Parts: sequence; structure tokens; C-alpha cells
Amino acid sequence: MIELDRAGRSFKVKKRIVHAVNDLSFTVTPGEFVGYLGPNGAGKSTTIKMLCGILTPTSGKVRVAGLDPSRKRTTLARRIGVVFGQRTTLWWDLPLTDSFELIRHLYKVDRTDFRSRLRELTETLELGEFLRTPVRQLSLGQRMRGDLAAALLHAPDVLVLDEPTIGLDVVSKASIRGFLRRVNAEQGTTVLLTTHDLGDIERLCRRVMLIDHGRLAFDGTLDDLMATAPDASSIEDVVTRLYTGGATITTQ
Ligand SMILES: Nc1ncnc2c1ncn2[C@@H]1O[C@H](COP(=O)(O)OP(=O)(O)OP(=O)(O)O)[C@@H](O)[C@H]1O
Repeated sequence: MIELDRAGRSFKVKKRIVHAVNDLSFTVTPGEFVGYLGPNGAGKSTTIKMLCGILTPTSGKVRVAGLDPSRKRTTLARRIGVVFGQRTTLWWDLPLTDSFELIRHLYKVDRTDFRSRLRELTETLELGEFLRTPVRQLSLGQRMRGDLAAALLHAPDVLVLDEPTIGLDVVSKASIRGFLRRVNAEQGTTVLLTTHDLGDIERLCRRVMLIDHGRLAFDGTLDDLMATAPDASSIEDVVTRLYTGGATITTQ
């Protein structure tokens, strides 16, 4: 469903070349729920932007649902849903329901399918109370639920999430995690999740990939991840050691 083959993306910054993503190869198969970890500046957002076609790789190959994202961005838009936790894709001054209607038009979603999906998403994400509220008046947790609904209205095969639980309280986090688990289990949606919240990883991801300095530094199960530092007491401890070079890194 997602395939990177020696993908790279560099930027020229004041005559210096920054290799944000470097020689990165991995495959995510349909239905997987994969955590994508890495320290600040590791290259996670750059990877995600290449997956959505916002950025073109400067080397190697990227494929999502068999498509080259930067060349087939419009076709891919119907197969992929994306949530950037730090930004909203909704229209700031419009009520949530109007944003959803616009998305229906943009993605050419059949009206009957749209109605039934919106009903289901409204129920599971508990959006009913604020469907008519302008996005700018929503709390962060409400807005995030709105963004998740917007990303799923066209029933994408792949969902890419960039810090979807950032800034949320424990109850909102639990509700979003429960929702994501169900979307993956019940609809078979492939999920790639970037987060700095290791609770998200522990509770949701069967597989974890870790990127550091633009390169894949670890790819394995959560148990494999914990085994990189057997004497560590928590996932925070394990990941801290990996980020600071104090654990044995292995890749699948
Ligand atoms: N448009 C750009 N121009 C120049 N450099 C960039 C650009 N985008 C990203 N970079 C650089 O590429 C590297 C990777 O950035 P990226 O945003 O992908 O990291 P990240 O893993 O998402 O970090 P964070 O966890 O802090 O969000 C950083 O060194 C960053 O400064």
C-alpha cells in the first residue's frame, strides 16, 4: 500500500544541502497500523509530505496505492486521507457541516454514501453537538475529531496521521485512539501514524519504524523495539536510548 525505495528528499539552505530524508526504503502492506517515530527534525513530516504528493522526492521512488504521489496527486487524493494535528484542513469560518459538504464536492463522493458515512462518523466521533459551529470556535479536541471525519469521508484506503493527539487531554486522546483502532480493524484502513506520544504507539501500533537523520534506524514489532534496551523500564526509556544512541538498533 505504501512503498519507498531508496527515497530521498534534500533541500538547499543557504548553499548547504540538508538531506531531510535519505535513502529510505520500507513497505507498508494493506491493513497494517504502523507507528512512525523519530526525534525532532528526523524527517517524519518530509516523508509524509512525499506520501501525499506535497513534496517530490529528489531521489528514489515513492508509491502509495500503486501511484506516484507527486505525479498523480489528484487521483491519489481519492485513496488517501491525511491529518496534520498542528494544522486544520477545514475551513476556518465555516460550520463543520459546510466543510464536510465542500469535501463531498471536491472528492466527488456519492451523496448516499456521503450521508451514511457522515452519520456513522458523527456518531462514533460524537460530532453532533457542534456540526453547526464554525471551525474557529471549536476546541482543539473537537477540531481534531472534525479533521479526522474530514479525512475519512471519502473512505480512503490509507490514512496518514501527523501527530493527531497533540495537545489533547487524556479523555480526548483515549477516544481518538479507540476510533483509530476501530477504523483500522473494521474497515481495514492502512494507517501510518507519526507521533511524539509514545502512549499512541503502545496502544495502537503493531509495528514501529524509527527514522533518525533521514534514515530508517529501526523497523520491527513493539516487542522488538523494547528488546533493543532489555533493562529499560518503559517505552520512553527505550526510545530515549535509541534517540541518543544508547541502544542496539536493528532493522527487519
Ligand atoms: N522546506 C524545507 N526547507 C529546508 N529544510 C527543510 C524543509 N523542510 C524540512 N527541512 C529540514 O529537514 C529536516 C527534517 O524535517 P522534518 O520536518 O521532516 O522533521 P520531523 O521529523 O517531522 O521533525 P518534528 O518532529 O520536529 O516535526 C530538518 O532538518 C528540517 O529543518
